[in-house]
Amino acid sequence: MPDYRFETLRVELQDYVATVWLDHPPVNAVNTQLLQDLTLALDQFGADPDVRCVVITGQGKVFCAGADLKNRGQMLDQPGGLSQHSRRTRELFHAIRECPKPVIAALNGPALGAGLGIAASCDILVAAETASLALPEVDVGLLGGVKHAQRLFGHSRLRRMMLTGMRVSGAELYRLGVVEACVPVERLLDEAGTIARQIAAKSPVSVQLMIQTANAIEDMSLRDGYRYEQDMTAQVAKSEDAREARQAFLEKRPPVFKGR
Ligand SMILES: C/C=C/C(=O)SCCNC(=O)CCNC(=O)[C@H](O)C(C)(C)COP(=O)(O)OP(=O)(O)OC[C@H]1O[C@@H](n2cnc3c(N)ncnc32)[C@H](O)[C@@H]1OP(=O)(O)O
Repeated sequence: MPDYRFETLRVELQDYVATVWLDHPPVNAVNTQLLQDLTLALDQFGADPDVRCVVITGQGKVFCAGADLKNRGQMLDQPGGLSQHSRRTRELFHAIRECPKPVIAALNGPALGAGLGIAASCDILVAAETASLALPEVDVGLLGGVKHAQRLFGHSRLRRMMLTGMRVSGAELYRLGVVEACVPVERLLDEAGTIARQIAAKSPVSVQLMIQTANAIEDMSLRDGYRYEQDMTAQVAKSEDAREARQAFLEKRPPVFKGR
């Protein structure tokens, strides 16, 4: 099992749930190290049978302040610096989305710009009352986060956020259906942990193929989507977990899933 030690993250693993704190003080801004650490952590969680669900949250009062504005000049001065940084950012978003274990964003505070990108790449979002989402790129002469935000917001709200940098509060995110829950900050990890443990108790094979299917069919036609889903149904039906679930049902006992 990997020891999960990172310069910009803290990781705790308990009951098949890996909780990751973005830990880059003071505001968890996204620099190269954080991009590399989080991408590697997700790759490792994906391969670790002791991890069945991942929760990402922020250390301190901010989930993630987005691009590290303090070292941006230095990065832009290096030849190819911006394209390398953009590629690493895409790789991180991809690693979250393609992680075979479901990833829950537990938004403890503002998630801005690239921080919104991290949140929107996750499978499930829960928010503290102190949370907010925004695209402040227009305040700092940048552009980004639009593709991610399209997954969360309707046309007019998104355009307003993009063009004004408007911050959407945790309560409003709940009202809009962007997050699953909005709770006092001290209850945030309990809320996320409850969902994570519910997922961890299910068949890992079924859960993994379920999110793989949901991701794969997102951009497919109805016909291709049904076909893909039915191919996956055939695959999951052959798993040991499916056999165990059938047996447990007949024996009127809870199933013991092995993830095979
Ligand atoms: C392509 C992708 C683009 C993007 O991601 S664009 C998004 C860029 N991000 C931003 O524009 C966010 C700017 N920051 C803020 O709005 C606020 O800050 C926060 C809401 C995150 C936190 O507010 P508060 O709790 O009042 O803290 P504070 O006094 O404003 O900041 C504390 C320290 O954090 C540094 N900091 C804030 N944001 C960033 C950042 N994005 N990159 C690097 N450092 C940042 C500050 O400078 C300061 O530091 P010091 O104590 O040394 O003065």
